[in-house]
Amino acid sequence: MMTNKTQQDEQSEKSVSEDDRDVEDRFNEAHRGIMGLLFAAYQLRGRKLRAAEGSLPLTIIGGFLGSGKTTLLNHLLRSPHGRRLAVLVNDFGRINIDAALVASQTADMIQLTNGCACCAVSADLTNSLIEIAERDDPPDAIVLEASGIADPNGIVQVALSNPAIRLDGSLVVVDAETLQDLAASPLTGRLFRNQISAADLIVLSKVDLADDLQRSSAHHWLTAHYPGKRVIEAVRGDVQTNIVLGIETTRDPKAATTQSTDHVHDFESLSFTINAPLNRERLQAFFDALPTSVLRAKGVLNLTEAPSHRTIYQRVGQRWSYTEAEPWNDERPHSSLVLIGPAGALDQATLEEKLDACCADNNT
Ligand SMILES: Nc1nc2c(ncn2[C@@H]2O[C@H](COP(=O)(O)OP(=O)(O)OP(=O)(O)O)[C@@H](O)[C@H]2O)c(=O)[nH]1
Repeated sequence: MMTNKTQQDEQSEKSVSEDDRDVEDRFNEAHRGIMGLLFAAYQLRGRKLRAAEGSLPLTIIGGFLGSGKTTLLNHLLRSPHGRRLAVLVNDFGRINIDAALVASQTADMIQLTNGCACCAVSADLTNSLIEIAERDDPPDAIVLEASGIADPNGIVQVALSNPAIRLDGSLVVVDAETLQDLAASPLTGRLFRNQISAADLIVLSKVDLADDLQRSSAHHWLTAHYPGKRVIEAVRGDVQTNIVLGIETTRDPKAATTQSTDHVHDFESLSFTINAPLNRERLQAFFDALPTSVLRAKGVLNLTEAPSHRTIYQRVGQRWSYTEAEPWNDERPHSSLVLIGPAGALDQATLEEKLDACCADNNT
């Protein structure tokens, strides 16, 4: 005899499978944690770290995609703070530093006139940190901008396997405009909340864009979910340097490592390079037609309407902007665009075809 499933049956099936997933998640986390530490220990073998034990304070800047991490980092680099920082970023191309501050630049390092240096940390954070600790003249502090889909607990775990490093603290940048949507979405909610709980300090960004209601409900939500956590507001990353570099965490960072979860597989990032100049009107129609599930888009564009310089395109949620940037000078103009959305939601070939149709010389 066929029976209909009751709501209760469905709920209990669901909670069983969620429990299974939690167990699996925890197993994977533990496995990744152990493998990460073994790998770090292997890399450290025989290396001579010049920096003394615990002498390199590390500050982590975390926060969801597009929340304003790079903006805050740029503000920090431009502010006089008298410290020589080693800055580690995922997305080297977008570190947009005043030309006047740049002393020299190579493919993977920007040396600044104030003694700071920015390096790209791609796959191997352990090795980047070892290289810093091995320098003859180690920096005063390290600042790391996490990827927007990273869980900072995992980063802390890797960083602290290097004996020269101590965690000064981690801050999370939270976009006041998108907070409620990100917290409520089944795709982003868990990661978003993990990022906040991993942080010592919450920087509520873009308060200039949020209306009064969004702003007060953002504070209300943060206080209700993270009582006791310090929250400061920021406009374009204008947080005082002594706050960013003086978090002085009182939490036991090792205690947090068990909560780290890998969300990389929940999201997909597609990259495009287009050599022919793009027509701005057609491109805007392309952007308008993108699925609303696209969480982040950013690009350095070569537009027919502005052939001499780069145009930066930024999209976070439904808000977008074009900004004029540096001239192309000797570099051959081209466009690069990155779109980030839920895994499986975007199709590279279809989008490539649509982007080709945005080229000014394409009349199809
Ligand atoms: N109006 C306003 N815009 C901001 C503020 N902070 C950041 N933005 C803008 O938000 C967009 C994303 O900022 P980013 O600093 O690139 O964000 P991100 O967190 O580094 O982004 P990902 O690296 O892609 O995760 C850019 O267009 C910034 O100019 C702010 O306080 N006010």
